Amino acid sequence: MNKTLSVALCGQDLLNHPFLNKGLAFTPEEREAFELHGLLPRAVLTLDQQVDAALKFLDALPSPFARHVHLREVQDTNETLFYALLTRRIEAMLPLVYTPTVGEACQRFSEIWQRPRGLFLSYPERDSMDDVLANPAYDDVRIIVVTDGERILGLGDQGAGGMGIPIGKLSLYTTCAGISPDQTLPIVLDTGTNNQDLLQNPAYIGWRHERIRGPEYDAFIERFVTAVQARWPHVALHWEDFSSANAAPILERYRNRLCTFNDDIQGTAAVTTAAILSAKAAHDGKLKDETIVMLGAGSAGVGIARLLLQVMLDEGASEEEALSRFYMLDQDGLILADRAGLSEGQALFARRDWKERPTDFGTVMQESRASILIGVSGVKGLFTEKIVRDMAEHCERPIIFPLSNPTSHSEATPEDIMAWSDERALVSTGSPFPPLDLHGRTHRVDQTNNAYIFPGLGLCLLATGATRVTDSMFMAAARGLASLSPLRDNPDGNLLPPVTQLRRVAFAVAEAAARQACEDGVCPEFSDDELRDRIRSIVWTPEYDHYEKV
Ligand SMILES: NC(=O)C1=CN([C@@H]2O[C@H](COP(=O)(O)OP(=O)(O)OC[C@H]3O[C@@H](n4cnc5c(N)ncnc54)[C@H](O)[C@@H]3O)[C@@H](O)[C@H]2O)C=CC1
Ligand SMILES: CC(=O)C(=O)O
Ligand SMILES: [Mg+2]
Repeated sequence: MNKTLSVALCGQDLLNHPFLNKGLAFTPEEREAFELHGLLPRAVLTLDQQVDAALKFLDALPSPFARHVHLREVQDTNETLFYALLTRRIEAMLPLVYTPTVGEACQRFSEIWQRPRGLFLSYPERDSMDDVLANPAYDDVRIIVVTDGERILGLGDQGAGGMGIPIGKLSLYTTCAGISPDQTLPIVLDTGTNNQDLLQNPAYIGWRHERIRGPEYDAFIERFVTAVQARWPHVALHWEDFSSANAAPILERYRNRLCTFNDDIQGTAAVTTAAILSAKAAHDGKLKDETIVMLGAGSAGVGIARLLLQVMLDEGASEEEALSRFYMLDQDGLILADRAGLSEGQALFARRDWKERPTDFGTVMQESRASILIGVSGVKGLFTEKIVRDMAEHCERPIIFPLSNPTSHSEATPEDIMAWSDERALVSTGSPFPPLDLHGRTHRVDQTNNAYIFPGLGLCLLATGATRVTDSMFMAAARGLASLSPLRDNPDGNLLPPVTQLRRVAFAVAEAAARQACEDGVCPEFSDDELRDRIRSIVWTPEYDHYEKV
């Protein structure tokens, strides 16, 4: 037993409360005190026994999707059991609650929605937003993940079904960083959808309307942020899976107003930078000597490029030298400075020196002689055999990261990249892939996913009470993660620690980012010991408390 908790609910109300429910683990004394006799079968199980039974049931289910649906049922009925499962079997559970399966869950969210979890704030009901947030059930909320569902992984517009993503992200905050589930709140801003399949689906759970745009959309976002700030002045607000047209502008508008960050832009940048720093450190190289092709110029592409640019500047390169190392492409080819309609981030990386040459990916790869290739296009198969073979011809250890999610949208499989590069490439993907057989040895495929960053960053924000999230906190998080790279001690090691170590990773990221937050003056000054204590004191573990009647 963990500790004793005073509980006011009893009977069915207690069993229907996912954070308090223990199912068959209520003791005989608790069954007596809380009027549970007759509502539960007679057996009393331990949490361990419940975990074993749930694992057996999950194993027997026919598909990852079926397992996802069952896990969500467990989450909605008994959160302690859900997190015990995730914590003890993280490697098996992560692909079920997160990428890739969460992608299918979002696509089929209208089929699987059963119980309320989180908030659907829809545009037509915008006048009641304050009242909805005022519900006392949300008094303890410290961290919010919000999406409008327009760019869910590489799967495009999923409308209100995008809710699967905030739910999944927040379950990682709890599993990896120990943030108590009752301090988390997933939110969908339902501003309509342009997904015709959803609009024509009679069972669609969201607002059946094309997406609102322009001033109406901006005013809705403003209303949301104002309502959030009024309700929880110290909340950490995490933006997820917005379209590139909205993601960066929203971040710029609010980053100096409250404690907020965009995970696709900043979290992705930090994990990718960590993986690349690990590769460079192992070979005593400097990033400023590399040439980087970024395939995809949206939230993730621009975010990653900006942080890598900062690494080069920190290494002593001039801005001009550093920028000359980047080639950024989108679906229309290489981004050139004279192209109309560039975002601020794209304009920074746009090439001025690419005259009268084709701008397609193949030509850019050949002429740039890139040594680092990062895929954040959301499009399957763009890293072709020719692209990889050409790269491996001029580069001893090409760094090739197909980071698009879910698995089915990866720019290439690790197996193909290794075959085409004579097993010389340093490969890392966004979604999980099976291990490789390299030189007769099994080699784990690194998952360069922002899940290595945001849980620790959230822990840092809660522990320090930081009022803002600075770019240098993400750089510190990246360096903190890189310091755990297995490649430091073993030349055949991986770039990143395995997902089984995500809790250790979250603590390291939290400490590094928290130290930087102190340095940046966005939180009070704390000693290293104080920071460690504050971080550790937050952690919630999935164990049953003993209940006594209020
Ligand atoms: N591994 C990770 O942690 C993360 C992975 N991602 C993945 O990265 C992908 C992109 O995410 P965002 O940047 O947020 O999306 P976005 O929509 O902001 O940007 C996508 C970019 O890809 C470009 N693109 C589309 N088709 C292309 C083609 N055929 N060739 C070259 N470029 C093409 C688009 O023009 C756009 O610039 C998604 O699949 C997402 O799942 C995103 C965030 C984190
Ligand atoms: C991992 C993530 O945030 C994405 O694919 O959008
Ligand atoms: Mg995302």
